[in-house]
Amino acid sequence: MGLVDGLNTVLNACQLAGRCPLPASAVIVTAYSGNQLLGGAGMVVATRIANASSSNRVLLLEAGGEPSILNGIPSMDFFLLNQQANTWIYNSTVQNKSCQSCDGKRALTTRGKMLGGSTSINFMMYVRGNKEDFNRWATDAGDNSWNYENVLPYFKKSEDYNGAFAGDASSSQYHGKGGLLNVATTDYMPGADDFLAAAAEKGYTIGDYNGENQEDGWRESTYRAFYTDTGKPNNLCIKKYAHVTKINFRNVGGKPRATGVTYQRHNLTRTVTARKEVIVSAGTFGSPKLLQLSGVGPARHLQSLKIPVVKDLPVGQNLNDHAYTIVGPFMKTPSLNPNRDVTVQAATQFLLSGNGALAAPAGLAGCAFFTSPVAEPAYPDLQVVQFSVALYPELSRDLNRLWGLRTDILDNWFDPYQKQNTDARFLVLWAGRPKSVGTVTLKSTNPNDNPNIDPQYLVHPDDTEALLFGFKKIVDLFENSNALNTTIFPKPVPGCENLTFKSDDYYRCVIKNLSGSLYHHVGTNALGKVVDSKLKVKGIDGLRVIDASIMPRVPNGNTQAATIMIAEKGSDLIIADM
Ligand SMILES: Cc1cc2nc3c(=O)[nH]c(=O)nc-3n(C[C@H](O)[C@H](O)[C@H](O)COP(=O)(O)OP(=O)(O)OC[C@H]3O[C@@H](n4cnc5c(N)ncnc54)[C@H](O)[C@@H]3O)c2cc1C
Repeated sequence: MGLVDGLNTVLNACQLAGRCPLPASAVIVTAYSGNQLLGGAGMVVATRIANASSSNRVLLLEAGGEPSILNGIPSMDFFLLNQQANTWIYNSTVQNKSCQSCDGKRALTTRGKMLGGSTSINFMMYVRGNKEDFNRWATDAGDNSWNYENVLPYFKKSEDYNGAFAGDASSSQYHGKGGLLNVATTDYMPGADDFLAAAAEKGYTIGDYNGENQEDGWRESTYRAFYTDTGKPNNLCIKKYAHVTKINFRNVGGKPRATGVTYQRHNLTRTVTARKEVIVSAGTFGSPKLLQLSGVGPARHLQSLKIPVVKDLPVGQNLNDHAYTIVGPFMKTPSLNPNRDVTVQAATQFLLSGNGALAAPAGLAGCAFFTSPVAEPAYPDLQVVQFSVALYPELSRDLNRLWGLRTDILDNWFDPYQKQNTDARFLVLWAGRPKSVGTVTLKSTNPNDNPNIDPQYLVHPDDTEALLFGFKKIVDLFENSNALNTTIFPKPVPGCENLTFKSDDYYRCVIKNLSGSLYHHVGTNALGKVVDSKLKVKGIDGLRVIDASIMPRVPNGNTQAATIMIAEKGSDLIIADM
């Protein structure tokens, strides 16, 4: 176990479970009690409802604990993934068209298990998605309140924009000021300048796709932005280490109504009643799993596990995610080498000014969008991020932790450059509007079992073709621009050596081997299919889902901004009903 692993485990073990300031009975007898299963979205909803009126009583139940101080340091994201202490470590089912260089050909699909959910461990990129994504959501929901024009105020509501374009005349049209979430650029983006210069040479437009990267200092998870930094409302009770295992229902006038939940905490099983409604914000895997365990899901699947069916709904279907591939590496300076750049001086700079190498999510430097010929409708369907990370001796191990890529394959591929600490840039390219769709189903009725996650990455052939198009664009950008002027890594990817280097088939082979999850899972309780446009579970009273699982399709952008928007809109819907 490395130093960071060890420290994180100790810090997590040292947390006190904490007592709720309110006895549980107070939660259920007041005018409003929502049982909030909390995460990235849940923290937003809980604090918004609690702050709306002091007579509201909100109980949050979270399976994990609090983020440790290490989670607050942006550059630690790369090293803190997949730790038992505060992550749900999931593996997908075996994939046939992707992930061939992953352990067991399975995609690693980590989620955060702590207050703030995955926003406490993610890479902090703030990218909303294309306006057409939301216009299509409105069609899916059958309700124009979800179109871009109508969701933009909710993006702006939570935002305190201090990004690169804050001085622009049009900034206030698209960005919020004074919201709880600080959105800003970092001063540490190795190689961003020449990446953008090369893009300009090639005639790409350079501008604000909404504002990138967050925070000039510590991580701003939803836990920090909406709760600890803004006063902790005393009508919001948080129970950590509370693993919810079931939503309870009773029949009211022939219709099921959610009455509360059952949860396990410190080996005890407890039930709590919600006077008004139950709000599920357990994320794209946790929410469908809990609904299915409670009898809400595809009837045939539930019956196969002998779970009494409360409501037959396509819960767990429509899993969307961004499948990534790796383009490069291109051996070029500057880049981040943790062995060289994460120093005592860097730590001092971070502590004194909130800047420097520790303030930046590991090596992320520049982001771009492309439209491939298979995009339907024709607007950007590819996103790429420059990941400026050197080939340092432990890189294979760290990429294994990040994506489950096999260390033996990476060691072989990077040899001998990895031993020589060679500066390098990787480009992480993903299918931003994938056509492949997967599922989340129960493995068993045991709430402690992980669900079956089958993302079906790249099963639709257009997804590979879109990635191939982007792959060639990036190689051209690096090889044929004055600003970058660097050829792709000379060694073929192991497993693709028999194909003509840099041919289309060679690139398709790379995509099939070096691919997996970008951790942007959404869609398992889709708007219009499982929840209505007010986020109420169809055919059930007193039950809403408010998290990334309600997105009917993944936007062409990173998903936390859209999740927080959903949480802001969902909070208003609840408050309007109170
Ligand atoms: C490694 C990683 C990197 C990412 N990078 C970015 C990025 O750079 N930019 C970006 O925009 N997005 C990024 N994302 C995605 C983003 O973090 C998610 O879209 C967002 O956090 C989703 O929020 P959520 O509320 O739906 O779920 P989560 O944030 O996953 O929260 C779910 C919460 O529910 C809790 N929970 C689950 N089941 C139960 C249960 N039964 N009982 C009690 N509690 C339960 C979990 O412990 C967790 O706290 C990343 C995600 C990961 C994992």
